Amino acid sequence: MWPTKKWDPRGQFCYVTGGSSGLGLAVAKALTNMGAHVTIVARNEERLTKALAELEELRQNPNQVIRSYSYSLTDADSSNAALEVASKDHGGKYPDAVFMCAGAATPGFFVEEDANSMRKGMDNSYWVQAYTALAYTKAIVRDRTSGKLVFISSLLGYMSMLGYSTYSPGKYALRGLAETLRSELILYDCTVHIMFPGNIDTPGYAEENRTKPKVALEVDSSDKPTAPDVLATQLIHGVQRGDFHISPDILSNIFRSSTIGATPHHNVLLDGLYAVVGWIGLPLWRQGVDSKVLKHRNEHDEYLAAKGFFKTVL
Ligand SMILES: NC(=O)C1=CN([C@@H]2O[C@H](COP(=O)(O)OP(=O)(O)OC[C@H]3O[C@@H](n4cnc5c(N)ncnc54)[C@H](OP(=O)(O)O)[C@@H]3O)[C@@H](O)[C@H]2O)C=CC1
Ligand SMILES: CCCCCCCCCCCCCCCC(=O)[C@@H](N)CO
Repeated sequence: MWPTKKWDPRGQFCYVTGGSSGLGLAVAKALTNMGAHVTIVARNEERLTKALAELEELRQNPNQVIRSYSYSLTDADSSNAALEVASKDHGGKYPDAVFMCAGAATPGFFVEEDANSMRKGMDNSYWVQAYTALAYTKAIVRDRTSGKLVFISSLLGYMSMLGYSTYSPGKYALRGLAETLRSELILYDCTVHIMFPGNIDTPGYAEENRTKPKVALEVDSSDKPTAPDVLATQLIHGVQRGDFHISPDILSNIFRSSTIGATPHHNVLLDGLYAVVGWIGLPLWRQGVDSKVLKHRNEHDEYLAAKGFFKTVL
């Protein structure tokens, strides 16, 4: 049941959501380079066409099936339809591995959110991956075939801070789903993996920074964005090693080891060391963040007042 030999993407059918941009595009490129059949799914057709052309340039052999499809993955039926269409290119065979890279963050202050933006936040962080996981798991179990589910959470699925009320909850929820599935899918031949990256230098990151509260930007800046192709390689290596939680850098290792619960360890001794670093370092870091937030109180008060947020006393 457990992979005894390192997983080799060559000739494997890999399905990459969010494959038209950022991390997903980097993952799709790396897999194409390794000789996999790659199907990318996202909404915007123009970006998909451009991405597909980039993948074609990396083609290793004429037999590789490289495709793109435009579907919205925040809808369950549409997530299902995308998977079905992609499988038709492979004679009805479902993907050997599903990399769920689609997602988006729209940071802001909680008091400025509303029911709609809260739901949208959950769509773009949780449902955009959970619907695909559901459709895929049902499909491979029905077919009695094996599979791989790869989720993308975030450092913000291990901890959170000001500005992320519409995003962090969904990234935590992905951890909950992955923890359940790691256990439940032992019933079948499906491995489950989830990565927790920090900032990534992507179009999505540039976009989220436009609405990010200033204090969050300030705190964020201590985590220099990583190039997407570096993370794509780490993600694929993590899957090949059979890691359940894929923690690509020292920060994610610290947070992973400090919140380990019943999650399998990587290296028990090293994880213990990371946990000690977290035990000492994290409270200090948090106090630093809290004092930055506190220093921002007056400016924030003025900001809300200028927006007419406060009740006016007559
Ligand atoms: N960048 C960062 O700092 C970090 C990002 N992450 C996570 O990594 C993942 C990738 O992010 P990143 O590469 O930065 O983002 P980008 O915005 O660069 O790319 C996101 C991709 O997902 C697609 N997508 C978004 N929403 C949907 C949807 N509803 N249906 C179908 N496709 C969708 C986009 O295409 P289209 O819009 O055309 O549909 C695009 O292809 C996300 O899950 C993100 O939360 C985690 C940690 C840090
Ligand atoms: C000893 C311990 C020291 C701890 C230092 C911690 C520094 C953390 C900085 C904040 C990182 C935020 C990453 C957000 C990634 C993400 O998901 C968004 N970009 C949304 O896409």
